[in-house]
Amino acid sequence: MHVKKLFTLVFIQKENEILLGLKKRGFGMNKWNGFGGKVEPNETIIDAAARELKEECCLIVKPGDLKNIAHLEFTFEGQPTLMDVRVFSTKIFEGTPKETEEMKPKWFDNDGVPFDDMWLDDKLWFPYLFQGKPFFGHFHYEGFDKILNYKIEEQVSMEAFYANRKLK
Ligand SMILES: Nc1nc2c([nH]c(=O)n2[C@H]2C[C@H](O)[C@@H](COP(=O)(O)OP(=O)(O)OP(=O)(O)O)O2)c(=O)[nH]1
Repeated sequence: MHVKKLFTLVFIQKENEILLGLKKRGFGMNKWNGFGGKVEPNETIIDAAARELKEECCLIVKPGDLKNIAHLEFTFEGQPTLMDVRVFSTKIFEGTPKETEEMKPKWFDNDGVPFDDMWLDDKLWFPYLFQGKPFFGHFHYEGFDKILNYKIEEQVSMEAFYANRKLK
């Protein structure tokens, strides 16, 4: 049995660009990533996503403008934790990205994403993100630098994915 922990991950996009942040501390330090973190007790997932985005790069989004585009799961060999990551994207935001204690934001062209300085799995699923295809991904790591096995499954919609999951 795994112990599930819930996280958010938000990608801010323009027509051909994506905003990433260089994580300055903690888990995933020195990697470029979207913005997100743990969901607090008594907080909805989507409110947590908007809160973390604001805390990490000072951009404001209306929770209703965040589109759930993926569900990621991460497990680690020999560890009981299952990281359950709800992924959102939007092109609608207010403000200018600002560096914070946690993240240094930067816009990248879609064809210039720095995969060598990101989590290993990201290069496997960013094509779905860029093509706007909803998906589920599970990645089983040994340590943080080796993927032992994984699956990525395109979904008809995330609503259908969660409805189907509840039935199981
Ligand atoms: N792109 C990508 N993101 C990942 C992977 N694994 C993983 O945890 N993440 C994301 C999910 C979360 O947004 C973030 C981890 O959350 P965090 O530890 O920064 O959470 P937090 O801000 O609440 O933590 P804290 O430092 O405040 O305690 O990293 C991965 O393999 N690829």
